[in-house]
Amino acid sequence: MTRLFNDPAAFADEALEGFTAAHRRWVRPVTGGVVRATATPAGQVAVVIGGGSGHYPAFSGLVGRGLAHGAAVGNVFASPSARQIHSVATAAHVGGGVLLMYGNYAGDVLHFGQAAERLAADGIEARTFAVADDISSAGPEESAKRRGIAGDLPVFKAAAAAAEQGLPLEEVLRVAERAGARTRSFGIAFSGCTLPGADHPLFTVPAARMAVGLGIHGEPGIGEEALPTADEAARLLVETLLKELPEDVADPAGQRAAVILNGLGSVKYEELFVVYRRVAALLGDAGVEIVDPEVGELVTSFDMAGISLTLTWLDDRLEELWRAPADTPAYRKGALDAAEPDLDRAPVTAAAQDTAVPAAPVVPAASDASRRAAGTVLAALDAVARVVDAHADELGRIDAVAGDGDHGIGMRRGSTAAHWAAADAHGLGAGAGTVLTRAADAWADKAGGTSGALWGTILRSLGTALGDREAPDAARVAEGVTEASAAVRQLGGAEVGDKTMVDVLVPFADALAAATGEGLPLADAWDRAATTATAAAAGTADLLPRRGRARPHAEKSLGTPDAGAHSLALITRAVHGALLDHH
Ligand SMILES: Nc1ncnc2c1ncn2[C@@H]1O[C@H](COP(=O)(O)OP(=O)(O)O)[C@@H](O)[C@H]1O
Ligand SMILES: O=C(COP(=O)(O)O)[C@@H](O)CO
Repeated sequence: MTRLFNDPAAFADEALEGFTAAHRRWVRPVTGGVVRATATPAGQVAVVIGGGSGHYPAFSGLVGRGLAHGAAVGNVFASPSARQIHSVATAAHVGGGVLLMYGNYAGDVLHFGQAAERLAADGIEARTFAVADDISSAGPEESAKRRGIAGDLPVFKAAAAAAEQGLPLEEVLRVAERAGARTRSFGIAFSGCTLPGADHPLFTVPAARMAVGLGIHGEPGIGEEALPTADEAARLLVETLLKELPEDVADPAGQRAAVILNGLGSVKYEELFVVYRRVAALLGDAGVEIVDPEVGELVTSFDMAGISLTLTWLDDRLEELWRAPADTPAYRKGALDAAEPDLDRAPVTAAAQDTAVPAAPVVPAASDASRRAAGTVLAALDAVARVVDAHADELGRIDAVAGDGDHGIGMRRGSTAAHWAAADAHGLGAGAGTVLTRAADAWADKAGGTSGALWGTILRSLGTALGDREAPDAARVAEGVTEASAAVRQLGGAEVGDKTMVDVLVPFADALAAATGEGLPLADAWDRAATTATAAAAGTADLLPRRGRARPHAEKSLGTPDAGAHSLALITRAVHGALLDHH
């Protein structure tokens, strides 16, 4: 149970505020997260990590000398937005380029990728690396789809130590790739976490049972077994990891490995030590030499009861980097010289601040017809925010079946911010296109997560199609929806049948184009397409997910529609109401 919070929606921000107040020696706050409070030599590659809140010490607790130069901090279990990441990276950059590092989750991949593009557009060289160490989340033949869990730490650390040695960006990236390829994790869980404000855990495990193959967002395990003794748990973890050695490790005997026994939140240190005692013995029996083991909480999931074991198979170079000193709020190792405070730099660079300022107080010129259409757009976005708010709990429940239960929270945050931004732009006399693009930026920025990136793209595509000049007719709106559908498929890589919102967006766009092609007025055409969308969303219950958070728990999701598909269908129906009212 998460007991101490004020407004659950403010939990992540308030936790970050307290964290920075408590750790000023190491970090200073910037828009979107934190950067080192200590000076970094000019020209050093900046390693910027990040992810959702709810995993402390990942990610803000790992910022400091020898480890990350900055961390972008998202909301609870949601990736930070591209704007947040861009802001933190801009503040952390000291001329050597930026390596963005995160766990391999759809939302993180989308937002960090977009942030890298924005950094490149600013003339800052940026590369990305997603840690994918959790062997339970996909088979070896699909290892690129694996999630990142406690293996984040050794991979971040290897890259950051290489950056600290003054290596150029491409070489730091190669170190990250090598460490990632040699890092594997596997975990077990006894209960899920309870998010701030929620009254029940994201999943439960029957008494005397354990979930095998945990995720760090309350994803249930991929299997269930009888509750083990500590020694049996150690054996399961070690034997499972020894069965999946990296390609270039033929035999564990004679190898050296960095070992992390990680507690997810409510398994305490002495329990971990009881397990570690056996882990160490079993690895020793297998001929593995353990190097600088870590036993403790390094990537958590609120009060989740679970543990995971991570092995990084070391070569001489990786061992040197693993042993290198580090000084961060949550992870310290070896000895470093006295730190120089970062006195030369403004608290937040001007460029970083720019990314965070609210929408500009001026809007591009628009025709009267487009401004009138903007009124309809605003009413539609109001309807979107209302329907999402009314269904937020239901969306969370659907998402919790096989995902992380945050779909309602993220959609509520995004749609509310979009409505406010649209109202601001409309008040300034913006045309329909600008109202939509401002709403798009606000949605992506405030929601983060997969759906934040995708809804930002949907609204941006529509805004571009509608523009600020013409009165958008039914055909133009249908074209905009078709372009939004193409953009979402391009960004997320999902196709029809993967059990995502694409299963609704594509038939909705097709039905709208067909109905407007027949000459139906917009509201009638939209009505017909919304009916198609509702049926398509219901149909996703029969599909097995092939993308996103739900994929490793495919069977569990059979019989339940996809959360993002369902929310999209609800939205299309609500927008129809607004179109009728503004007819
Ligand atoms: N690659 C993808 N392309 C399109 N939609 C996706 C993709 N991955 C996930 N989704 C959609 O995103 C929804 C989840 O959104 P959200 O709750 O923000 O996810 P997360 O918590 O995983 O970031 C899913 O229900 C699905 O509809
Ligand atoms: O949850 C996280 C990001 O993943 P999403 O795909 O946005 O849900 C984060 O906690 C892990 O970095």
